[in-house]
Amino acid sequence: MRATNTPTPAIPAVLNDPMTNHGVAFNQAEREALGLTGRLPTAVLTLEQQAQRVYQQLQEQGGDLAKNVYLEQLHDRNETLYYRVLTDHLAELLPIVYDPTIGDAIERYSHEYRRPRGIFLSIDAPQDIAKAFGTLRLGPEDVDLIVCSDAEEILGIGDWGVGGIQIAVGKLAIYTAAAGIDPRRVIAVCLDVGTDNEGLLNDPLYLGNRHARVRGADYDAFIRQYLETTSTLFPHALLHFEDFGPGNARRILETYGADYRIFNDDVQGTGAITLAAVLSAVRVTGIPMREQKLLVFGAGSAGVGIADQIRDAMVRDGATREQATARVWLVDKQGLLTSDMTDLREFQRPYARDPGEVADWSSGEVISLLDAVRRVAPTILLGTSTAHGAFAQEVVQAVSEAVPRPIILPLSNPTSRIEAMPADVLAWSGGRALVATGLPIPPVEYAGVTYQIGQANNALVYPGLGLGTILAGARTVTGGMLIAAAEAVAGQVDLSTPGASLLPPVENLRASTAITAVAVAQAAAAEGVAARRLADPVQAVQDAMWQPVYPEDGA
Ligand SMILES: NC(=O)C1=CN([C@@H]2O[C@H](COP(=O)(O)OP(=O)(O)OC[C@H]3O[C@@H](n4cnc5c(N)ncnc54)[C@H](O)[C@@H]3O)[C@@H](O)[C@H]2O)C=CC1
Ligand SMILES: CC(=O)C(=O)O
Ligand SMILES: [Mg+2]
Repeated sequence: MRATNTPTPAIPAVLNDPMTNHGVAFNQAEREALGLTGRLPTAVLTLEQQAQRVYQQLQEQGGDLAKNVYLEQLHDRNETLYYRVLTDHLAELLPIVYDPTIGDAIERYSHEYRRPRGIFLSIDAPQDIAKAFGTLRLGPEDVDLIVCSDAEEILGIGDWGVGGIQIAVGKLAIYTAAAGIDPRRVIAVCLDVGTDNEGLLNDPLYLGNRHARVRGADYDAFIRQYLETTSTLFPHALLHFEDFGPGNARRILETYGADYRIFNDDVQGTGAITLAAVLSAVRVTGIPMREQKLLVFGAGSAGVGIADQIRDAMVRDGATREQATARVWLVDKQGLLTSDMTDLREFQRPYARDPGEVADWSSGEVISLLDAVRRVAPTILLGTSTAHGAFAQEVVQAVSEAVPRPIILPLSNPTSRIEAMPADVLAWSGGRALVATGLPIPPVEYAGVTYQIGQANNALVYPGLGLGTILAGARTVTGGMLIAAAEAVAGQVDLSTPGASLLPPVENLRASTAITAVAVAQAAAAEGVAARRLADPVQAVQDAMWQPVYPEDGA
């Protein structure tokens, strides 16, 4: 029964809206105007003082997941304060709000759940897509960016169903902290198509659709409807796709990439940041790009996305497309991929080897990573397999025996999936390997040299790519824009000291992102896809960056 006449000390609406809430930073006049008289402790603090308190409270949390949950609660309470703290401590907090802690938050989503953030679209109610976006009351000019995930392949931890909303939330937080994308103009979306994760299906607290993943025609129709609806409602929005499974990520991009402003981060963003690391490393090795030999271990969305961009870079350096393609080898669960295999994915086919060419390569049942390394002698060994420890000592030693300065990139996330730790790679290669990882890793000391480990995580490139695309009003994200982003990142690296990082430090992410955004906007104009030509792109990027400050009028 509903109680009547109960005095409900309801929280005033302005304190409940994270975009308008300034908490105890509301001054007396604002408190008066907003009907908050007597509803806040008497003192008025500055944003800096609030940020200091938050940072103190954060240090008191017991562990990284607790810090993530604490920060998400702040995110839901006061968005300006959240971004202030995140921006001020970006290098320290990136691993908390994003990779790798975000993986734990996603696994724990239904249990740690406090309140919803984003839009949840169910494959069982495709007719509600427009209605769900309608609840936001945003017009066609109001949205710059939508990040969606169907959560089939979250980082390297697999299918996490509805918890995948948090990867969209985390990616957006970095867009704002690094590129100043206005948090009022973005939407996180969960495409809840079910899950094949039986642990979730049998968890009474699971918050998503309690059935297996829907595939085939119904899935495809749902994606098509999502694209049609979002691009009709928000015609200027960049549609970012994150952590789809290998059967869908690439297929969606290829089917719709020419007609919609789609960006697949795992394919294109990862390709661009890894190309940036390789461009830096090539400056150290002295072996021209066109002569590199790339061995990919884990030929999924990320691995082949990277292979494509490195192949294209070889072509730009003078190789024919055929020559460049022949300098790439893919190893997956079946061993080295050969063209006679019946279970190849379409996007793997261009790189599958002729079985005659490799007939005597196998030392066992399949051509293993080690077999392939011994025969190919790759100059670049890339790990995007989710197979922890796969770059074992004998693999790293075999690469290092054949090549003076091998480029070794164990990129799988989170930490529990990484193919090798940089300290081991450096020790096993006698300090000769040029290493970057997908995760933040502290510097490694080896034989008197301090090695800074570059973070080849797409977070170092997608914020700038997104900002440049949005500012230019680019119709699509082109190959030229991806190359421009990679070159802009690589161009910021100083390799003059031994052990220097292959990528810019995360501490400089905001400045680095601005440089990338300028290059991308210019590339969009040069490629003929920009709706806007920016007279002064450097200033335009600075002007576009949202800052975490309270408006002076208190609005
Ligand atoms: N550093 C970065 O920015 C990024 C890193 N990644 C990481 O790359 C990894 C793969 O991600 P996606 O490509 O999106 O996944 P995916 O599922 O598309 O690809 C993974 C591939 O690895 C293969 N694989 C799995 N176990 C293997 C094993 N034991 N031996 C050989 N191959 C094996 C799978 O068959 C599949 O082809 C994940 O750990 C992810 O976190 C992904 C995107 C960005
Ligand atoms: C970084 C990222 O996008 C991934 O690991 O999937
Ligand atoms: Mg991803």
